[in-house]
Amino acid sequence: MLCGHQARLQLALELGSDACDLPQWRAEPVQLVVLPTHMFVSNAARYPVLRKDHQAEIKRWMDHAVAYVIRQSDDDEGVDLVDYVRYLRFLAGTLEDPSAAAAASAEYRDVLQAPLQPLMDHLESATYETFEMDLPKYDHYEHAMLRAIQDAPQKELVLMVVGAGRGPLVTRALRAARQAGRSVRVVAIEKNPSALVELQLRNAKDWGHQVTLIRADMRGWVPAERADILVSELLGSFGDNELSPECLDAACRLLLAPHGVCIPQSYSAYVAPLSSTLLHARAQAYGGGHGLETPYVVNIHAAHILAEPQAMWSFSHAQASDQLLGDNRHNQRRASATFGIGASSLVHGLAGYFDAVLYGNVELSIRPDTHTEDMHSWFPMYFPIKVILSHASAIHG
Ligand SMILES: C[S@@+](CC[C@H](N)C(=O)[O-])C[C@H]1O[C@@H](n2cnc3c(N)ncnc32)[C@H](O)[C@@H]1O
Repeated sequence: MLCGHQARLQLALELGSDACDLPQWRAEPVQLVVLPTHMFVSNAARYPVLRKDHQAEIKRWMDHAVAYVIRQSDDDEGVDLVDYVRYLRFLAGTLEDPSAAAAASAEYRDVLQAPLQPLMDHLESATYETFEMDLPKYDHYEHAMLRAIQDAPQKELVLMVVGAGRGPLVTRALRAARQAGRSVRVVAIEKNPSALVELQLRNAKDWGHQVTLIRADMRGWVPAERADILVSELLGSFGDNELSPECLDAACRLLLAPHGVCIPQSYSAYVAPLSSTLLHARAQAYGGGHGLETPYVVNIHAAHILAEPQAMWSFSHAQASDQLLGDNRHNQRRASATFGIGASSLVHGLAGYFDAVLYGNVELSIRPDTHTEDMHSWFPMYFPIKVILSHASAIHG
């Protein structure tokens, strides 16, 4: 604080015998963790080892890019420090391998990214490729589509994928239809010309020309026949910060039959106060002086989430499509929440999350407490605040 959160200032943290769980320090730019030899106890073979709670804390630090210093305590003159180093190496060897999703996301830890703008920009092939690696997400979509197809009373169904990209949801829609043993006509709508070329290739190669491909803006195309099931993946990290709900509203109005089902059916946004000197300093350095006035998509790591996330607002696409208003006023939202946090915590902004009901009880979530296992398409959002709050006992989000 005194140094104005200088990005070049880094910390050495010396642990004491009492130190057990120090999440607030993982929100600080700690580079060195100092372990005095008196923290160690001797095992049966008289080698230095750590208590279970200290082991757990050191393992937590091992998931952060810090170096270790073993400091010889006054009473430990003459001990062989190599034994301590060997023990730390042994501890590092007992760490569990990260899941495939965590390993894939590791390089994005604490990297601030501007949210995608898939309406204004045409996404690149590499971006679609990254989306397509998230198999758990598409598994959930397939499950939701299967349930919706099974529940639909019509003999023949029209299923539209809006914003189809290079077609992962189309593949899953065809699989769900096959699995349900139902006759489903699949229509894919995409505005990006390069993605459409990929869709054409896949239609010829993998889908046996079964799919009707439409190059159009979903907000303006009027179909001859409306969809019984409308499927999209237009959510941002905070739910409504990319294409939903506006693009989807228009698609529901124009493309969905009055009895039709929209997947996702609804989604909600959540926030939690966060402490992170690193993220705040990075945001400040971003965007020519206005870096603290914009949200970022971040794989948040060097941060301390100070309270449970609380719900802010929801959007639902479950109502009959012709009841939707023609303008955007119905999408305005305001919310307020009170968080009780420790008096000594610094608040550097809010972490944002979302969850979504795809269909029935098939849901997706990036909330830390309910996160869909191994899904890595969406990192949380970081909303920096200009003035860091200190000595706060409660804040309003
Ligand atoms: C987040 S990507 C999802 C792509 C694909 N469903 C997937 O899972 O890989 C959203 C897609 O919607 C398309 N899109 C955005 N706005 C659109 C609009 N108004 N009409 C049609 N497509 C749109 C984008 O070009 C992009 O391909």
